[in-house]
Amino acid sequence: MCAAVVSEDPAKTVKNLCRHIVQAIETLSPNREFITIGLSGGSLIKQLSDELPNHKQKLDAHIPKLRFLFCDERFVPLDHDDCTYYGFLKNNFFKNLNIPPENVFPIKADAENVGKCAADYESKMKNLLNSNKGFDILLLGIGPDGHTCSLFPGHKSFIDGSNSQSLVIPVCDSPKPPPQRVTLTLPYINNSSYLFFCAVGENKASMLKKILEDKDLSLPSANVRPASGEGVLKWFIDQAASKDLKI
Ligand SMILES: O=C1O[C@H](COP(=O)(O)O)[C@@H](O)[C@H](O)[C@H]1O
Repeated sequence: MCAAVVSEDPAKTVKNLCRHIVQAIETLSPNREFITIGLSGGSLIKQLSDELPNHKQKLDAHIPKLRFLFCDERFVPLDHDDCTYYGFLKNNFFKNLNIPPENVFPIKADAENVGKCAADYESKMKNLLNSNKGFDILLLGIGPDGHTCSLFPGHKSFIDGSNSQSLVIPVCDSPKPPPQRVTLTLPYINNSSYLFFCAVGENKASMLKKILEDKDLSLPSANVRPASGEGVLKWFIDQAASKDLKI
């Protein structure tokens, strides 16, 4: 049995994901000065930007506590379409939710090189978190090859990064363009409290079978699981993406 919430279509899947995000925030909020949320790139951010503002009424009271960080970013000029933060989130997601800019911590790809960019982001995270503790809520996607964040199957970022003490590492030769990226490492991802994956569409179906049923550990996304017994891992998928599963 996999911990998957299957919804009829992509819109209902993202609605369910957003309900769980709000519930997690409501659970954490009473005892927290702030709540950290890690955002992925790719299709998930567009889906979240469309749906999360519909939950604003419940979210509004908690907005001042939310701190948004990033799971990965492409090392491209800030005005490039591939740049997750400046390309889309800044003018859509954060604007629609009225998130104060000082509560958003983008990976700024304006350092002299990708290694420096990763090191700068790690120190920014450590300053904010005051520890190596993972994020409270991590919102993850998967690629059709089973990658998550910028951790790719068989790639150095995944293999070396899995034994790394670093929280953030550079990727210099990503198999998916653009080649230079910055990503959280797998051990750091697994230190998070709520790990929510979202995957919709038939092109993710065979990969979901490999991850959730075959437990194919050559796939980075199949290695994501909370290190702490209290952590939560949930998959939000639609019927098309679940078509090869036995559930
Ligand atoms: O390149 C990336 O791809 C994955 C998956 O994106 P999708 O568009 O296939 O949903 C994403 O989770 C990751 O953050 C991003 O850098």
